[in-house]
Amino acid sequence: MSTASKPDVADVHVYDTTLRDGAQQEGMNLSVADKLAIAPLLDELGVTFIEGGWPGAIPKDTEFFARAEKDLTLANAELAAFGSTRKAGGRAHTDTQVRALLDSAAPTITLVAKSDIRHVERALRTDGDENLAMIADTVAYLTDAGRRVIVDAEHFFDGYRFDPDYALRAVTTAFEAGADVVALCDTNGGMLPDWVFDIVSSVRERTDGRLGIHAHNDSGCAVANSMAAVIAGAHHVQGTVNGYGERTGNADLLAVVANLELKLEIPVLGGAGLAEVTRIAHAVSEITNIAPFARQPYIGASAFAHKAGLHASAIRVDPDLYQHIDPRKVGNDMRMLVSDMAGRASIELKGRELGFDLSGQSDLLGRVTERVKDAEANGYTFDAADASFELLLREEIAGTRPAYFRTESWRAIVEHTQQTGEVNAEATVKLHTGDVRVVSTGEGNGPVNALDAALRQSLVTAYPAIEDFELIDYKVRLLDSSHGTDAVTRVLLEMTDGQDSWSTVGVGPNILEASWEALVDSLVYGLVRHEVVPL
Ligand SMILES: CC(=O)SCCNC(=O)CCNC(=O)[C@H](O)C(C)(C)COP(=O)(O)OP(=O)(O)OC[C@H]1O[C@@H](n2cnc3c(N)ncnc32)[C@H](O)[C@@H]1OP(=O)(O)O
Ligand SMILES: CC(=O)C(=O)O
Repeated sequence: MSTASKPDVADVHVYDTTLRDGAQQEGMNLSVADKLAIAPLLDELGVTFIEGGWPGAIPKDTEFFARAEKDLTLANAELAAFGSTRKAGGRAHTDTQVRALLDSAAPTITLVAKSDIRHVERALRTDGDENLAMIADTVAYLTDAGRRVIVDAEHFFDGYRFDPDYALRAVTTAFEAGADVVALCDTNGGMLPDWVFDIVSSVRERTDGRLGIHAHNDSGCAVANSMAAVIAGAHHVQGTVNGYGERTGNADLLAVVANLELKLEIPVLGGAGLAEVTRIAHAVSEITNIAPFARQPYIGASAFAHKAGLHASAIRVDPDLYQHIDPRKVGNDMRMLVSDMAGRASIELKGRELGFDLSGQSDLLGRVTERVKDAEANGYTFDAADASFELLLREEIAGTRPAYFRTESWRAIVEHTQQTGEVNAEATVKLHTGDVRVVSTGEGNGPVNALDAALRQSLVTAYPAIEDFELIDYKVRLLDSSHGTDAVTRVLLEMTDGQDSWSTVGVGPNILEASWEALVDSLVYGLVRHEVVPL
């Protein structure tokens, strides 16, 4: 396989199947409203086709197309309805499922068709000729009705490896009947890039029709296989946002389009384009309610996050030395992570990211680096707790921490009522804001919850900004389980003021002490961020 040269492609369709094949992912359940919210985002990104679902088979998809016809205006993309070729032994014009595809009013209809003779004989339980007749009849009927037809040749690669002649006949039959595109599918997702390249190249020699690629990720190669197919001459790539899909998912369409545009210099997106791809991917994650994958190529939160000190020292000279692209091209950001792997360059760049110019302050940089390494050796983790790092940095710069309050003492107790199984916790906090001594009690369904309530209550009169702060995430980890109850406990908290969020870390011999430290850092950092002056 040669990847060195740019393929001779005048244009490549970008076919999004998030709403159909993506929705086949375990745990995903898209409502009609979800689909109607995702489609405009895909259109804004500038894909060529949006496959909306299978009308006639899935009631929600039938409704989606009915509502899309009335309510959805697309500027860039064309809507595609998915379905299968007619039933064996029937006729397309009397097949109720084919009728539902026409009724969907979608301008493009994508038909899944068998191209692996083993599937024809064992799954369809018919013969090779009848399957070809099903393809020809259904494609011709729908093209005669004025629809653009795309054929998804299911199990094409497996079928071609078993019986190339039959697999090819399925493809040529579809083109002869009027199909605009035949997408070669790696349905079981087990192909490797070389195999895809060789097979697409062979098919390319036998037909002038537009070939496409539809790859699943079972061998971890879906994006690579899609690229290999384009390089071999496919002009149509299918995939899903964030790689959603059945089993291990489909080709991540966002990585595919970024590779096409940025590596092969083939412009494929018609709308807002790559600069908006990170925002749009995250907006889709919000709707699917599936947390974004931090290590997702191009758009993940960690895609341009640098942890190693050696990387940072070179990045300080030129970010391109440790990045394959400028993250701004895909709407993402470079981030520095501070940890025990940091060197002075990492601290300087992290400082710059947080708004502090530390260049030339080598003593300070050295001190902060040492403190970070010591703290991490004792269980702290700053790459997940930017706010705790910023407080440490401010302390080294100013020589002291912002003194919003002085803690005198705190305690928490838990009561478990045997009869009802109820757990109630109560905490008391004694502290000083300026010259005022405050004693507050808080209740909660657990001791940390109660401590949080008591701490806020004791501070809110002096610092009303705290009213808007809310704890949104809480994670606990025992760091050395071999020590049993002496284990060091690490707590990570995430707090928000409704607009931004920040994370802090606390470490202690037990969950309460670790939580207290993280809670205090969270509130102090929030006050610093809101530029509240200590009393
Ligand atoms: C590779 C893919 O991911 S393709 C997309 C797959 N997506 C889905 O299956 C989701 C939607 N599916 C459904 O709602 C249902 O399976 C339906 C409505 C399509 C069919 O339901 P049923 O009629 O109950 O059939 P069932 O699901 O048990 O079996 C599928 C039928 O389609 C036939 N079939 C499978 N592929 C094709 C094809 N390419 N062309 C024509 N018929 C096909 C099978 O032979 C089987 O026929 P049979 O009922 O005569 O045995
Ligand atoms: C059509 C399809 O989804 C597949 O073959 O995987």
